[in-house]
Amino acid sequence: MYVLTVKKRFSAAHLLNNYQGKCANLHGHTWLVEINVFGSELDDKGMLLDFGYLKGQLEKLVGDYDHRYLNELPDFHEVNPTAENMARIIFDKVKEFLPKHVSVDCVTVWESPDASAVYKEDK
Ligand SMILES: Nc1nc2c(c(=O)[nH]1)N=C([C@H](O)[C@H](O)COP(=O)(O)OP(=O)(O)OP(=O)(O)O)CN2
Ligand SMILES: [Zn+2]
Repeated sequence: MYVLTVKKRFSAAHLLNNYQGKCANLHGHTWLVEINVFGSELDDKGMLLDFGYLKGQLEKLVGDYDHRYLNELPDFHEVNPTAENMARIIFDKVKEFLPKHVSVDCVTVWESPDASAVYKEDK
């Protein structure tokens, strides 16, 4: 089994609804998104999947969030833009761009160097 990890940072603003505290006010973070994928078959180049492909796809995903006000984006119309919700939404999008021999293990979203949320599917 091989596990690949790629990461991408972006900046965006948000506020939390139904929240008592400072995060109910508009504020920003430099977010970090990490995706972990796995599989057992290597291609004739010795790769599970080219890092360039993975990074390119992740850049497209976070590009939709970069320098935006997250609450006004369709992904967060129904749910708060928390690290947990973002990790799950990105997990579902990653599944769509992976080839059949590669699976997504988890997505981690860091709101700051000290706080992150991981989304994994229940086994
Ligand atoms: N489980 C979660 N808790 C919180 C989330 C979240 O996404 N999931 N988000 C927030 C806010 O976005 C807030 O901006 C971050 O809160 P917090 O880390 O408490 O605040 P700071 O970044 O300012 O860090 P300090 O340690 O207070 O300096 C809140 N909770
Ligand atoms: Zn915040």
